[in-house]
Amino acid sequence: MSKVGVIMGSKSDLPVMQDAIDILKGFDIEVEVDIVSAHRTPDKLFDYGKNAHARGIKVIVAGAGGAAHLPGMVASLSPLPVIGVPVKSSNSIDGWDSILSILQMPGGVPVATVALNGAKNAGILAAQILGSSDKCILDKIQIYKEGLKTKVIDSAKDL
Ligand SMILES: Nc1c(C(=O)O)ncn1[C@@H]1O[C@H](COP(=O)(O)O)[C@@H](O)[C@H]1O
Repeated sequence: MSKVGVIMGSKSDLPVMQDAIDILKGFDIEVEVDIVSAHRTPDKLFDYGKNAHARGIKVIVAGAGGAAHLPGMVASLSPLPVIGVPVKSSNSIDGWDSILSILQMPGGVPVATVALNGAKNAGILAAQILGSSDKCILDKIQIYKEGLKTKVIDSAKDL
């Protein structure tokens, strides 16, 4: 079964990253969650980046705040697509430090960066990547999108 790896630089990122975990589980996608820090656990980062694909992980969602090197470093080590979530951590410069660290990757090492604290969209994007080769997941995404549409149409009924 296809898995998504959700990693974050610190447990303090979990309240934000939980949105990615929840939406993926809502699509019945297996999620492997871990704390990996380029700064604090560099050996673990190297091991994770080099071996995640061999464990059946197909997409990595990586969230970090501040000087957020985790998503870019894991993208440098792994052949898998990496989706970066800039996290607005408590001592951040309004989140811009994290956004720019993740967004401004050099050519050849992409990180698909979502909005600040945009873990839910990161989870949906990871599901869509899996869905491009898995009809069962694709069907669930179509149902999810139909639900979004219905909500907007219904919300306009009692204006
Ligand atoms: N940006 C990174 C990395 C990294 O990129 O390797 N490791 C931890 N951190 C970030 O530091 C912030 C504060 O962490 P603590 O709350 O543990 O002090 C978190 O948002 C984390 O993602």
